[in-house]
Amino acid sequence: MIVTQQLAELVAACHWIGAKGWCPATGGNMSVRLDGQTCLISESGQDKGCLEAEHFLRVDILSQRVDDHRRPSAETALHTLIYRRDPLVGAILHTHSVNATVLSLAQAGDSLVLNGYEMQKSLAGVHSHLTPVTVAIFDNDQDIAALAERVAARDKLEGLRHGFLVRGHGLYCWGRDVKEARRHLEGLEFLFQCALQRRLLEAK
Ligand SMILES: CSCCC(=O)C(=O)COP(=O)(O)O
Ligand SMILES: [Zn+2]
Repeated sequence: MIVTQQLAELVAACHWIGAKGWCPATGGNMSVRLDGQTCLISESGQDKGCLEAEHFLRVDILSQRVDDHRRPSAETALHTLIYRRDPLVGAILHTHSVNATVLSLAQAGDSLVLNGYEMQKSLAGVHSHLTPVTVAIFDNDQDIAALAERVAARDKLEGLRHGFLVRGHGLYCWGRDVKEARRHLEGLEFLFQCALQRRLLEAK
């Protein structure tokens, strides 16, 4: 029953993301954990703003095996990595917003630091606008397995929290359930917009 409810919430989140314009064309992918071994991941190539429950495929978290003639997301390896590294992650949202795409290109180096914003408190475990939030940035790669290896290596060193950016590509974020993943997505998107607007003002 809980799984059915989580899937219904994920479908609703996909429609909300679509309405926000954060998954244009066929961009983005979304998933929800079923148990310790399996998750449901969106079918590759679909318009993610129009997904329904039947567009999610059951994937083995360890082997990435799928019992279906359809293809799960081309970025499945990133979802399964995130589920493997933290058993408390219950849902993952990957989006292609303009702000995440532009900011990840404009920001030099491998991190974006957000500080001084009350909305940092939309992220689990952050209780003050003075607690800096560091969002890791990874260079994009068409080899998703290679990208997943870089993400795993950095996670081992620093511990990734809430989400990360892929340069010129988009945002991955997660939560213990769909509701929390959605809150993290909305909070991070708000913070990205603030960071970008500030840069534009300061450039004048
Ligand atoms: C124009 S979308 C390019 C692929 C991508 O980055 C993405 O998020 C969607 O891929 P999927 O296989 O999950 O549809
Ligand atoms: Zn993508």
